[in-house]
Amino acid sequence: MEELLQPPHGGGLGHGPRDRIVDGLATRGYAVEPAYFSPVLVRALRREALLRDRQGGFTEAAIGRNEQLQQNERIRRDRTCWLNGSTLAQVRLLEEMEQLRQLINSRLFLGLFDLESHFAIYDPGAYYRRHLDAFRGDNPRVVSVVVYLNALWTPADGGCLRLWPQPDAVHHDLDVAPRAGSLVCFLSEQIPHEVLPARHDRLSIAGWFRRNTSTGAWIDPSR
Ligand SMILES: O=C(O)CCC(=O)C(=O)O
Ligand SMILES: [Fe+2]
Repeated sequence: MEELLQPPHGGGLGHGPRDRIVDGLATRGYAVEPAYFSPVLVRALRREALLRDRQGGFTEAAIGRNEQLQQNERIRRDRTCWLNGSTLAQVRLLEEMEQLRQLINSRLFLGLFDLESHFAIYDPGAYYRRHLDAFRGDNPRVVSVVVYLNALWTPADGGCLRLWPQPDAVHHDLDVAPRAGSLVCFLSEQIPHEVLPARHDRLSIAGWFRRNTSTGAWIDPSR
């Protein structure tokens, strides 16, 4: 439990994992950091996701917001459960994300305001077809983040996140294995991506740093 409380990258002076994430976002639009989160934290988050699933806390994922909300098996087949900051492991994860948010804002001026995030479980065979997390103007999501919770993942297990940094490229550019502790960040409006079918349960936390779209009269809900 003690390790959960230790900041993974405290005191970095410009060359640590957090800085590499910011540099990647600035230069390529995405960044991948293996082993960003400690095995202890990842195990705690994984246990929590599995417990919540047993308690029926996950629902079929939906596409779109508000009136456009729809469930579409042809596009995605994962199950999700929103983080609510109620456990030490979540608090620890969200604290790190907050550090990252502040660094991104101070270096890239993206005006990131908050984070919404959910656990996701892809059952064997589940996938998420190529998509963008936000379209210009219609969605406050600016930077997407994904944390993987799968120990002992091998190439034969499938389930890679496929990024398309050049959206028009015919051949894919980059596959990321969903290995425990890895963190992936990318610009939500710019990087198409997909989740390839996995052969085992694939656990992750997907989140989005959002700009503030609230006005005095309208409070933007965080999902
Ligand atoms: O789990 C992943 O690797 C990515 C998930 C994703 O693209 C999404 O939830 O929008
Ligand atoms: Fe996505």
